[in-house]
Amino acid sequence: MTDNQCRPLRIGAVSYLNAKPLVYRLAELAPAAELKLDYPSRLADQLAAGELDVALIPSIEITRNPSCKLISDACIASCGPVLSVRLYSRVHPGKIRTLALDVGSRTSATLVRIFLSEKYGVQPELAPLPFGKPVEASECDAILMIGDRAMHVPEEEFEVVWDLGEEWYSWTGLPFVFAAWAARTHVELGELPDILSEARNQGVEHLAEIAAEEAPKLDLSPELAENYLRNNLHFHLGSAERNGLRLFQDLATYLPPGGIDIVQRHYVSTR
Ligand SMILES: C=C(O[C@@H]1C=C(C(=O)O)C=C[C@H]1O)C(=O)O
Repeated sequence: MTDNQCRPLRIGAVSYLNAKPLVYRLAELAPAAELKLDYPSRLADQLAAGELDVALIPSIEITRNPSCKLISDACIASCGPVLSVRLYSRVHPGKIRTLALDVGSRTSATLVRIFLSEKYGVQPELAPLPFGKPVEASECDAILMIGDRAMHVPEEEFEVVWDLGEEWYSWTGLPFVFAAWAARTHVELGELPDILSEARNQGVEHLAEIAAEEAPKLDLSPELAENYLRNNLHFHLGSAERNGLRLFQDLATYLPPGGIDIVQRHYVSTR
C-alpha cells in the first residue's frame, strides 16, 4: 500500500532564486502533481509531517529523517563561493558567543556550527533570525543568512564575512550540497525521479531567461542573477557531491544535539 494511491503527488520546492532552475517547467512535466513553494526549513517539516510527498529539502534533513529518502540527481550545490549563504560576524570567529541562524535554513545552520566548533572550538548560544528581518535586526555577535535576502550586501561593516560555500571548498576540496529532492519512503513515485532530472536539464538550458524573469522581483540585476545561477551554483548530484554530502553529514554528528532545532521548529511552525 502506498501513501498516495488516490490523490495527486504533493511536491514542495524552495521558493528562492537558487531553486528556479529545478522547477522550471516542472508543472508542465508533471501536470498531475500539486506544486507549492516555501522556505527550505518549512518544506522539511511538512515532508516529515506527511503534508508533502516529495520536497526539495535541506540536505541535512535527509539523514535526520528516517521516513525520507533521496530520490534524484538534481540538487542545489556549489563548488566554491555560493554567494547566498553568508555569516556576518561582529567579532573574530573564535570570540562568537551568540549566533543568530536564519530560520529558513537547516543545512547552512548546521554547517556554520561545524566550522565554529571544528576550527575555533566555539559552540555559541543560538538564536533565530526571523523571516523578513535584516542582519541589523539581530544583536548577536554573528548572523547566518541564506537565500534571496542574503544576496543583498548589508550596510553595516562586519569584522568577518564568510561565504559558506567558499569556506567549505577551501577546507575540504569538495562541493557542498545545500538541498536535494527527497520523498517519503512509502510514496509511489512513478516517473518522478526522471521528470525531476528533465526539469533540471531544461532549467539549466534556460538560465538567462530565468534570471531575467526573477531578478527584478528580487531587486537584483539580471547579470548578477544569471552569474549566480550559472557560476556559483550547480544542480547535478554526482559522486563528488555525494562525497561532500557524506562528509558534511558525518561532521554534523559531532555537534551537540538540540539547541536550535527546538527553538527553530517551534518558531518556523508558529509563524
Ligand atoms: C544556496 C542556498 O541553498 C539553500 C540552503 C538551505 C539551508 O541552508 O538549509 C536549504 C535550501 C537551499 O535552497 C541558499 O539558500 O542560499
